[in-house]
Amino acid sequence: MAKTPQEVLKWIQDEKIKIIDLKFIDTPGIWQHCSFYYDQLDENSFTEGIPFDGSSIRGWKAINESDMCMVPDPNTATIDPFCKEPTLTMICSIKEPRTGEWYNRDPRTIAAKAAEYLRGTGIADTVYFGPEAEFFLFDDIRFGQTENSSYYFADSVEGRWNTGREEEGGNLGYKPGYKQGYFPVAPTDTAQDIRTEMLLTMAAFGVPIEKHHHEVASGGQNELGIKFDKLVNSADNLMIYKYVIKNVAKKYGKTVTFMPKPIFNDNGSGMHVHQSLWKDGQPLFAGDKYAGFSQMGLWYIGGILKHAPALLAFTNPTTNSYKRLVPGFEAPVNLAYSQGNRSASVRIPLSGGNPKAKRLEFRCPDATSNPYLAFAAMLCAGIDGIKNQIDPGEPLDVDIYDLSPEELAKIPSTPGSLEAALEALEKDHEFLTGTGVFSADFVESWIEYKLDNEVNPMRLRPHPYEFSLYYDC
Ligand SMILES: Nc1ncnc2c1ncn2[C@@H]1O[C@H](COP(=O)(O)OP(=O)(O)OP(=O)(O)O)[C@@H](O)[C@H]1O
Ligand SMILES: N[C@@H](CCC(=O)O)C(=O)O
Ligand SMILES: [Mg+2]
Ligand SMILES: [Mg+2]
Repeated sequence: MAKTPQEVLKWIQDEKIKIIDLKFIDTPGIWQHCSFYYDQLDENSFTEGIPFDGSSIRGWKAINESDMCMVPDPNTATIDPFCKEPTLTMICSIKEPRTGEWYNRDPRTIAAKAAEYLRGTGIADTVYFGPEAEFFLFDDIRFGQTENSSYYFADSVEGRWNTGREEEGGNLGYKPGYKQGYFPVAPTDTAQDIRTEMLLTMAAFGVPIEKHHHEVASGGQNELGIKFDKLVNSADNLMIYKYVIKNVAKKYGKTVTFMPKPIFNDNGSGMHVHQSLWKDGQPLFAGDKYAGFSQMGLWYIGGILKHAPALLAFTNPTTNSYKRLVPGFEAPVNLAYSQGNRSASVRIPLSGGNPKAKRLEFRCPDATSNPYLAFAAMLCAGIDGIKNQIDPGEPLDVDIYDLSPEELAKIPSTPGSLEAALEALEKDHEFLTGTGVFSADFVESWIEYKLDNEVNPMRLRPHPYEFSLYYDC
């Protein structure tokens, strides 16, 4: 609900709230926070912000120019349910104190600029995003580094069958079998109460909720459904989603991961993103073309597919992301679109004849992405498609298993690694930087950060599987 700074300050006074927790997102996508005694916040805080040291935030400033200001968004004010002492929390964007400008590497600022850019084009005034982030709920996770190797074990709440780890005490046998069902009822589903608590906590946090269910993987994979929202709001909601899920799980003695492929040979976790454009309250993607889509909607898809290899550097930004994007696990590998084919990276879901539900679903993204950057980048790609009338080609409505190798080879694939996606971004970023939404400095710093901190360190480390392959060679 929209709130003014005065309303928030009155709320703090009326409820005698002593602690204000301000949260903001770093470049890779983790919420950072700082708590203030209530008298540190006044009306100025909502315009000028509160100073902090930006040099320790990943991907931001050098030590010699470290001062930044966090500016709370009063519309996000709510009570943090995970604090013992009643604590009012708000989500912040970041300003440069010297110039008073919004910081060009702040992901929430980039997201706001993308929504503004859309309005400026005159194409539409609103974009809606509906992300579906899947996750694994484990009893236990152990990872670490020995002298010669790195290792991990993950145990699901549903038992240990899929991890191969011997456990004392056996099990009761209620476990979803491998590829044998999606959401069986309890006692096979053991996470009903946890998911319900997660969903209701999210609602109390102000996130519009829809549903929760078990997901396809046999090892404790789950999904909660939140309702679509405007660009920045939807990214805020997604951050609350992850915060609530992790903290409720911890309360139950469980642990959660959003990494896209924690378990070899089972379904990974995606974050499909549903999206639609609107103008003057009217949906712009409903029409009389393929699957009841409009020409504008098809061009938007054309933009997403054309820029997908580069786009994935933001929507699938980790080395683990590319272990999910392989055939056989409902994750997309084909850069194509379709009404029903889940191996296509863009799906047009059935909307029951309701034009307001007409949307596309981009199935590539995963929840290791920074949602502000991922949504902004997808919107820029879609707008580029509309502006340049990019034809998405023919839909992929055939079963790909019926295609000959020659036919299959004609369908472009998702990049095979983070390195390949970053290389694509290096070559194809005009659709981002040409809009003024992403600065060239930011795109460059993103590529450098990902190579230096993720791609190269991964390449240098011996992988556990190499021991099984090569130890006794
Ligand atoms: N017009 C719209 N624009 C954008 N998002 C929308 C629109 N209408 C519905 N949505 C959102 O789309 C998402 C649909 O999620 P849902 O889980 O039903 O999708 P699904 O792809 O069928 O599921 P799954 O991939 O798990 O099979 C929700 O977040 C919903 O609010
Ligand atoms: N888990 C699948 C998606 C399953 C589904 O369609 O819900 C993925 O990696 O995208
Ligand atoms: Mg799903
Ligand atoms: Mg989906």
